[in-house]
Amino acid sequence: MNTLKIDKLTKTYANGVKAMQNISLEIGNGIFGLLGPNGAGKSTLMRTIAGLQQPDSGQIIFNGADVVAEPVLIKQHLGYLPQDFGVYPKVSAYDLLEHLAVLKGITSAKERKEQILALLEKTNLYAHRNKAVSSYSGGMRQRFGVAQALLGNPHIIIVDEPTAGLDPEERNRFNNLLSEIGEQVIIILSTHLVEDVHNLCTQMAIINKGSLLAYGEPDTFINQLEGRIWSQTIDRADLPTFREQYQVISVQLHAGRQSIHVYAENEPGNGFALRQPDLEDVYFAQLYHTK
Ligand SMILES: Nc1ncnc2c1ncn2[C@@H]1O[C@H](COP(=O)(O)OP(=O)(O)OP(=O)(O)O)[C@@H](O)[C@H]1O
Repeated sequence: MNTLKIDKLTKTYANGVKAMQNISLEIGNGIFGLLGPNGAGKSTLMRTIAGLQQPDSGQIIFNGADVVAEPVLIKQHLGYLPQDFGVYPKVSAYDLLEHLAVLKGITSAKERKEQILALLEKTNLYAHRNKAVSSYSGGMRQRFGVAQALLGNPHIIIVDEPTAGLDPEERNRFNNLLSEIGEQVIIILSTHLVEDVHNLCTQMAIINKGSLLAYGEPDTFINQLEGRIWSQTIDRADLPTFREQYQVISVQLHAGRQSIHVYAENEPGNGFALRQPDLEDVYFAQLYHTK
């Protein structure tokens, strides 16, 4: 079992933005979901874990080793799939993996070949191994991203919004791949997609404005909202009035009309019906429900 212990991390950028404020988490094997709106601080946290930037204060202990003091101790065991993988050169997937494997320090040519072929198989790219990565579809590029992240058999894998821009079938395929890998290692998945977190993650955290709002099991959060989420469909013009009277946590379009979800510990009356909470309600309640 791998363990990652994050203790009281803080980071304020030179422009005054507080991107991490006292973040503490404990993460074990499995897929850990990191949810938060744009600018919440997800990428800052992940880059810090990956040893690509230093926090102002706080500790990161990976399998007992202090990786803020010595980032190399996590880099050896880390696979990273950044939000934007950057340039896709006109070289074949096989050759690019070979190049990256050398950079990762896999010195034996035989071992490189075995790993690369196994990873191409695993990510379903074997048949396309001799095609240029630049000619790949979005889904294939993301799976290539996973293949390169898995080089060197990492114990911790960080993936930053991996399914952005993928169609539903590609996203499904990608998620299945992550879920298969997640049994043996720590995967930290940053995403805007609440549904992906519900489908994939055993543990999750919600962060906003650099602060940790909640952290635990998705189903536990959902159970805590049982009996407290109410909904109804309203006319658009009435929304401001509802916002004044209730703790509106989300507004969604439903068949062209607006469906609102409100948080209330007692039955609000006025046409509201109790609804079975889902993880999206958890997310919005954490972000917008004033406790
Ligand atoms: N190098 C930097 N210098 C100054 N401010 C920064 C820097 N990097 C990020 N920020 C700011 O810090 C905050 C957190 O950014 P971060 O990229 O960590 O958020 P995020 O949750 O990953 O957002 P997104 O989902 O948009 O990638 C934002 O307000 C961002 O503008």
